[in-house]
Amino acid sequence: MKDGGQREYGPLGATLVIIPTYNEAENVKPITARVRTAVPEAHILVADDNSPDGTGKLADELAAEDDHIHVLHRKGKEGLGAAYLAGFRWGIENGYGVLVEMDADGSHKPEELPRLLTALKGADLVLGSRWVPGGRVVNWPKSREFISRGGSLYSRLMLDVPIRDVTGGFRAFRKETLEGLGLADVASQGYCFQVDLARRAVKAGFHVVEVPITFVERELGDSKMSRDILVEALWRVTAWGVTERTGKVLGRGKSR
Ligand SMILES: Nc1nc2c(ncn2[C@@H]2O[C@H](COP(=O)(O)OP(=O)(O)O[C@H]3O[C@H](CO)[C@@H](O)[C@H](O)[C@@H]3O)[C@@H](O)[C@H]2O)c(=O)[nH]1
Repeated sequence: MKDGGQREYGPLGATLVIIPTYNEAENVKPITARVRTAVPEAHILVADDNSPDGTGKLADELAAEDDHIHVLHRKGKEGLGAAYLAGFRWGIENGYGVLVEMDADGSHKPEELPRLLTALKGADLVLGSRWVPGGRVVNWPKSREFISRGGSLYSRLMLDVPIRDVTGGFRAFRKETLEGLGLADVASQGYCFQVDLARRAVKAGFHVVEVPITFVERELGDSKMSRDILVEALWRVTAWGVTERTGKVLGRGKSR
């Protein structure tokens, strides 16, 4: 749908909640259990990058006991973006109509999933948002809040996307929306993958809705945020902005 929400939306198809994991052994069981309780009809795909801590094996054990849980084993750590792209492909090939992005560490509350899915009945893409009225973060260090708010603001200004939380990773897509984003072209690997998909959705004219969420800092395991992820985000967002303004492609087309 590309007319700002003026048309009737088709019914939502079956839901797949994609959870990318890298070293989330302490989190994979509780998060899948919470998703199963919050949205019992949904299926879950754990997209694991061969985590050294055995997350993939634990996910296999959960899948063996529950036919709503699936595991995609990937050969090694290739970043959040690559894991989601593989998860989307798997979901679309297996007939799901709604594809959800969600972190493994409890930062995104599965109990808020029904609100995202309800909003998707009248939208092409729903973003869980920390930075719209009603949204908030709990226990996040000020430094992370500064980086996240700053990253969203910089992306919004550079790319002219009217989204408050453009880096967030709690999202629900209609299958048709993903199919309209040109995913074969996506090269972003780290968290800027989220910016990339949001800007593509806006540019393609999809109806994007932000729903307030409470983002809770993880209690177990470690964030994978790194200097490389920040540098990639800064570089790509800047390159996309320059391309939009001048038509010039920086870095021999690597910014895409
Ligand atoms: N398969 C796979 N999973 C990964 C990788 N890197 C991170 N993940 C998984 O992706 C999720 C998010 O990673 P975190 O490291 O927990 O992210 P965060 O620091 O809490 O960052 C949050 O804020 C970012 C900035 O707003 C968001 O962009 C991000 O999605 C997330 O919500 C977790 O489930 C983590 O295991 C990877 O290379 N491969």
